[in-house]
Amino acid sequence: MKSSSFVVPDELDEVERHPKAAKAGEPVRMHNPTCFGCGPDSPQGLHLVVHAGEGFTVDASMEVETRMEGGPGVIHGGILSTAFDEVMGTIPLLIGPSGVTVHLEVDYIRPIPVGSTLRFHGNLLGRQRRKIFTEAIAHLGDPDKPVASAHAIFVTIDVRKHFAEHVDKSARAEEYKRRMYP
Ligand SMILES: CCCCCCCC/C=C\CCCCCCCC(=O)SCCNC(=O)CCNC(=O)[C@H](O)C(C)(C)COP(=O)(O)OP(=O)(O)OC[C@H]1O[C@@H](n2cnc3c(N)ncnc32)[C@H](O)[C@@H]1OP(=O)(O)O
Repeated sequence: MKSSSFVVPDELDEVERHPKAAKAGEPVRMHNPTCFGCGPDSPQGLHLVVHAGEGFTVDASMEVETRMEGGPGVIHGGILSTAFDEVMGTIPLLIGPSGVTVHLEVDYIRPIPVGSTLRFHGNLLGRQRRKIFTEAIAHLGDPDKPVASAHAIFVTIDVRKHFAEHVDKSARAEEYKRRMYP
């Protein structure tokens, strides 16, 4: 899809699907039950379930609820970008390492009405060192007529180091401190 500024480098590393990654049709493992994007225990969250597809792809769908309204009768652009972040954020898990978003861009193509079912399809564009380049589209039933598209870069992290300073503020601080920093 057309993007205003996103460039994938020519020199990319080889990638392989991780042997323990979700298989096609399976949900990608949840990373945090209180995550705003996918956590079932996030009270206001999007509760997205992302499924692995063939190759390095993922799929998800989301009911566009009244609480997500931005302009009258249509989804808020920030909610859509959150959903894209979550969907594309699962792609690094297909090749192994956890990654955090360093860059996210969204092209809004058509207004997306409240009450619709939005479908997402995400795809790996490549990996270069710690950077993982991804893209996704959102559509209302016909993947050939996307209503939005997105591109993102995730950078792989050492999960324990990355969250060490912040884990105290988690809704599940005690559990994470026990599991991650025994
Ligand atoms: C037991 C359970 C535990 C659970 C834990 C789960 C973990 C998650 C797992 C699964 C997720 C599933 C779905 C989630 C979806 C949502 C994800 C989000 O919303 S994440 C929140 C927002 N993002 C941040 O808060 C990052 C903030 N940024 C940083 O912390 C740093 O920038 C960091 C650590 C990512 C990188 O910093 P450096 O110091 O380690 O490394 P440097 O050298 O700066 O960057 C590495 C490479 O990346 C490039 N880079 C960095 N920023 C870039 C940018 N904005 N654009 C392009 N390239 C960039 C650099 O040029 C460098 O590239 P070269 O290898 O040298 O080529």
